[in-house]
Amino acid sequence: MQGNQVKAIGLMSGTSLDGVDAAILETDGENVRRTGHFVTVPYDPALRQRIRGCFGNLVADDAENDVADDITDVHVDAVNLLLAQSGYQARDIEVIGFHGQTVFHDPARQITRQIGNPARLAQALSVPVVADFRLEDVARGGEGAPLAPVYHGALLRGAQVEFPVAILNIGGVSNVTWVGDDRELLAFDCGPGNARLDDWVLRHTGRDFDHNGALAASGQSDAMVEVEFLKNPYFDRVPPKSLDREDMARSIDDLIMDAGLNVANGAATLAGCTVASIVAAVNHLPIAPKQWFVCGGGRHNGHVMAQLQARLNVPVTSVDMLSWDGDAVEAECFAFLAVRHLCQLPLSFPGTTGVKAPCFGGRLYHTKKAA
Ligand SMILES: Nc1ncnc2c1ncn2[C@@H]1O[C@H](COP(=O)(O)OP(=O)(O)OP(=O)(O)O)[C@@H](O)[C@H]1O
Ligand SMILES: CC(=O)N[C@H]1[C@@H]2OC[C@@H](O2)[C@@H](O)[C@@H]1O[C@H](C)C(=O)O
Repeated sequence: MQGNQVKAIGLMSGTSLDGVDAAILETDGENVRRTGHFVTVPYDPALRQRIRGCFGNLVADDAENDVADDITDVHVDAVNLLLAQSGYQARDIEVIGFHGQTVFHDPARQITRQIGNPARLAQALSVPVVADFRLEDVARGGEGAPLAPVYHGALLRGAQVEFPVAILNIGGVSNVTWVGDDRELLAFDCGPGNARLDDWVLRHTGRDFDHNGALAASGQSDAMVEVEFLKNPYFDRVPPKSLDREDMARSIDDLIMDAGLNVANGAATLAGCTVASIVAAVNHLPIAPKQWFVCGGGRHNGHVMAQLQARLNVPVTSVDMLSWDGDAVEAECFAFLAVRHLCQLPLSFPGTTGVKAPCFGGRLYHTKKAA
């Protein structure tokens, strides 16, 4: 099917646990045409809590299998909503890329776990599903993440930007794709994104996140905590490198607790740590980017965006300035990767995950034909 543009659906449920993003993309695995069709279906708080209960699981148990089925059903709802809104039928869709919910990620032990039930999804929607995107890369010694860089590279083809450029995703974790003059890719997770701030805000205010960064903006970041935070050896590690959502959680919580910060100053400090880890990422880039474009829900945090602009000293804007939809990039990415799987094109590269050679990935789940 190489060379043929097909319609594919991508499904992403990221580390922030906000819910399921679904997007339709037209692609031949190299070139992309965004359709603009995108929906989000939030997880209900009870399911979110049950997913948290699976964090750190090395093997599935009955409780996790139930969670995996329930997660899958939210994905089915997301696809049905997307189809209804777009006017497309399931038969118009060549393939669905299903990321699943990461519950554990430790590439050093060659383990990465995304839970969900791809066979159930394929069956419910009568569309073939590609899943298990990270397993092959990790099995071959790669980081298994980030996988978005090849999609960022495809989106940048023809874009009016100055190279080198950085595409920054801020979700629960933050990750950067650096694209050089010659379109060389270097990518890695910068550090914790908004997950720590989200957890703080939930614990202290009952809200899911710091809307527009208003709470953080009302406080003062504790400079000593930021300095201590940056002593984590992760920041000196040469990329490619990746993180689990819960990496650094305990050490950051301890730093905040020891500093005795109130709610606003704690939020400001956690936002400050997110920004500091992104600024520290520049030390690992071959040449400082001339521009940063930000995607992911974190770009809606005006406080974080303003701090980034102030500290990076080059233009920092939302990817929406490029006419991309910053909320849809990750979901679109998994549509793109599913089609690349069908086209037998690699998903990850030495510069993006540290894998030794360009690596194929994903596994195809067919729909079972009725007898
Ligand atoms: N209006 C807003 N104001 C401030 N922050 C926001 C806003 N909307 C979303 N966010 C932040 O964006 C986060 C979700 O972003 P996103 O959906 O891109 O993350 P994710 O895909 O779940 O995570 P990851 O990219 O790590 O897999 C929320 O947890 C919140 O911190
Ligand atoms: C193991 C895992 O799920 N990693 C996610 C997470 O969320 C952001 C960052 O950490 C990134 O490395 C990755 O997701 C995106 C979609 C990626 O692979 O590019």
